[in-house]
Amino acid sequence: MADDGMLLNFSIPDSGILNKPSFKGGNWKQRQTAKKAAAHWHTKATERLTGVKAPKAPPATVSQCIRPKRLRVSGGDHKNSEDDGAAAAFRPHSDASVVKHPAAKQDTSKGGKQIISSLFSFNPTSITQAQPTKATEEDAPVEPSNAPLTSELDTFTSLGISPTLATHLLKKMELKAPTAIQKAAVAQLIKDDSDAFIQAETGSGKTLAYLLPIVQRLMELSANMKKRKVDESVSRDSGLFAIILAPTRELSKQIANVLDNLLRCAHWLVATTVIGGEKKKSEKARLRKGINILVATPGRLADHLEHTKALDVSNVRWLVLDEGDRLMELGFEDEIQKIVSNLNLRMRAHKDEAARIPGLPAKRTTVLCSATMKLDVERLGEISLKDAVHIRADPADRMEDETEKDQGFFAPAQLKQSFAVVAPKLRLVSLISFLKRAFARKGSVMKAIVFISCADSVDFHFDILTSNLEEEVVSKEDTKEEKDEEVDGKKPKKKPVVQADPTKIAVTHAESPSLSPHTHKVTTYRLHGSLPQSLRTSTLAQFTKNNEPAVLLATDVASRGLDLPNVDLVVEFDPAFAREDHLHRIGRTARAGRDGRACIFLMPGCEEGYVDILKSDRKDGETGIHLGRQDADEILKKGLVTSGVLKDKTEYMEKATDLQLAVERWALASPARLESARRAYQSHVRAYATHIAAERGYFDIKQLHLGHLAKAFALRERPSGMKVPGLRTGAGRENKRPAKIRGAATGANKGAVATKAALDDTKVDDTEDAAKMRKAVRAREKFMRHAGMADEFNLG
Ligand SMILES: Nc1ncnc2c1ncn2[C@@H]1O[C@H](COP(=O)(O)OP(=O)(O)OP(=O)(O)O)[C@@H](O)[C@H]1O
Repeated sequence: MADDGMLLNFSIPDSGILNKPSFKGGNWKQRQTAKKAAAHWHTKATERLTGVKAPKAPPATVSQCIRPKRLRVSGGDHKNSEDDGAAAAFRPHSDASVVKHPAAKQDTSKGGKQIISSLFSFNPTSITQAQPTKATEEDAPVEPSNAPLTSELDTFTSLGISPTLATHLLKKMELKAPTAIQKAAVAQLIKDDSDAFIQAETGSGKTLAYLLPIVQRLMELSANMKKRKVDESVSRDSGLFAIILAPTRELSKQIANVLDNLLRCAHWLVATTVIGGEKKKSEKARLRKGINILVATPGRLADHLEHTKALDVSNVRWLVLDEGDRLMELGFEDEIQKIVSNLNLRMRAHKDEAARIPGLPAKRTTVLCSATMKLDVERLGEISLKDAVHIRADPADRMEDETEKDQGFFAPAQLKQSFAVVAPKLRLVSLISFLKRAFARKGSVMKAIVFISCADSVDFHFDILTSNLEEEVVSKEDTKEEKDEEVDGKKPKKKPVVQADPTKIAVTHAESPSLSPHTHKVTTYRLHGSLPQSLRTSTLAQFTKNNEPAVLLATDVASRGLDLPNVDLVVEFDPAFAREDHLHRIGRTARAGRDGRACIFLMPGCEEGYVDILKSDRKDGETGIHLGRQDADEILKKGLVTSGVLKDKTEYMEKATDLQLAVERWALASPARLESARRAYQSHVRAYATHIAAERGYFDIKQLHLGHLAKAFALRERPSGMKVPGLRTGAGRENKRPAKIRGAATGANKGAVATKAALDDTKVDDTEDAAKMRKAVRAREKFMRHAGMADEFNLG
């Protein structure tokens, strides 16, 4: 971010950067002519440098130039000073109210102009009509699609799980019955050594679907050894039998936790993780002590296979590739290829030795888990699987053709989805209102996740939500009062100190005054890939442990596989870059048969077409049953008019405007805050350009109203004044990528070019070659996008 951040701050002083020469010698007339010529040259040169045309006549005030009706804002107050300002400002769809703010002086010197426009004027109107939702549709009970099975016949023991393990599942892990995917996978993997491809929706219990058969088989192995008295039983020295690969450290840790819980009933089996983030020396020491099951990230495992002699993989009989599509997207193909070849080689070399463990299968079973069955997963299958059995929750589900393959991933049936149509200017106030409303009653929503496209934007929204915006306003007014009091000879009261800088990165959670009602407090958390690993881990742990209402602002780092308990609501404040990511995000709620709600914010216009994607989320094709719609006005009324009764029609507009002004004042309070808002805005715009080509029709950057959007980042400048440079993938991230990705990151610039080329591709002739080129550019762009995003994930 550093490079672009500097560009953002780049400003030309009013006086210009070119020194005017002094003129000596010649007669008066000659000196005047020379001065005029130099002045002309100076103006032109400054225009070229700044890109701003010099005004012909002395400039009128901004207000004179733009609109007759305006609201004058002074200091922390926003009282109108001309005509019926308040009414004009809050009048819906009236002329824009534009003023020159006193603070604009300071900023104009930096090359930008400050504009305070009304929130409710010139907003784009929705292109679709709100359909009234029938109460019956809303309340109609829906059979959960990922819940544990309810038939008495469907028990863990009926699948071949031993009574010891089944009792442990029931008594210690409170799991009574298997889910549909567990039923299918456990039955298959216990009886058969064929490779398998497990595909099931989010929150359906895939982790236990592959862990249970492995633990069961190892417990059987141990029992067999005891019976035959070959050895006492399986112990940590007996060998490494299973490896589970996951794309990120967070996921690996989560899998390791579930495994640890399972192994409490088979304490002689030992599991560990090698996922990086700690010294390799300590990982080596653990491997040397001996282990039976290993959870690893591919990079770290490949490294140990090469350099750690103590890691003997000749007995590995189960290899699981979890989140297969993500493993491929993050570019782990080479590592996985290496790992598979290494396992094959060592297994063949030590075939006879393995015979000393009776009951150890002759061949290795490889299990690939993925939500989708796309081309890259097929490729992973080619690398790792042989004659694999396809395991799905519902055996009746068949994927007939290519098109269906892409569509074979659905949201849980019980998940209630809605969309909010919100104009760009209203986005920030609408988000705050939406969350305020969600947390208004204790217990209605305990935990929510808000997905935001990039790390900078997460930081900015975290600061806004954890600031006391009301205090911000009060303290400014108080400063004035304090001065008055001093003049009267009275001692000023002690006022609360307002923090004027963005929150330190080490702070990842804080109370949210603007979301907390009087009855209880709401805590806001943040999570993104630019946070150090230890902080990410502790933040997730704290969010998980918190039994009070809490909201997590996160990038897609929290979208895959994470199992955070009691998440009732997912808000996609920025839509996902691809449908799959959207399904993973909303899948953080409505897990294992529980209820859940998800809402996506869309802007009026082409984004509304995304509703078609939301409709395709349902497997049964019963579109629209749970697809509620809300408009910004409704969100603001419900969230901001807490009495529930509107005094007049514009009351909510007044409150929204107050809120917006408070947020803008917050940003103006310090250069660091303003910088953070600008950075967030800039990264957001860049991230917007990285939607996959197939969905770019819905998220067309050319349709994005940059000026209106700036308001949602508390900015009063026009974007042109901010000098937003060219698009770049992987926006908002510091250049702290792992070495493997750093190479690719050089290509992130190429990715930017690719993105730009792809955006401009409407200009390309529609010949076959042009089509091929576009395809190649998009494929590369996709890769680079993921490379740029790689630091969102902690790669081992
Ligand atoms: N048989 C079961 N009964 C009740 N709850 C279960 C059962 N199996 C798993 N769960 C719970 O369901 C939740 C989701 O499990 P898991 O994380 O394995 O889902 P997943 O299918 O891997 O989801 P994702 O695709 O999002 O990664 C976990 O909290 C887990 O404890």
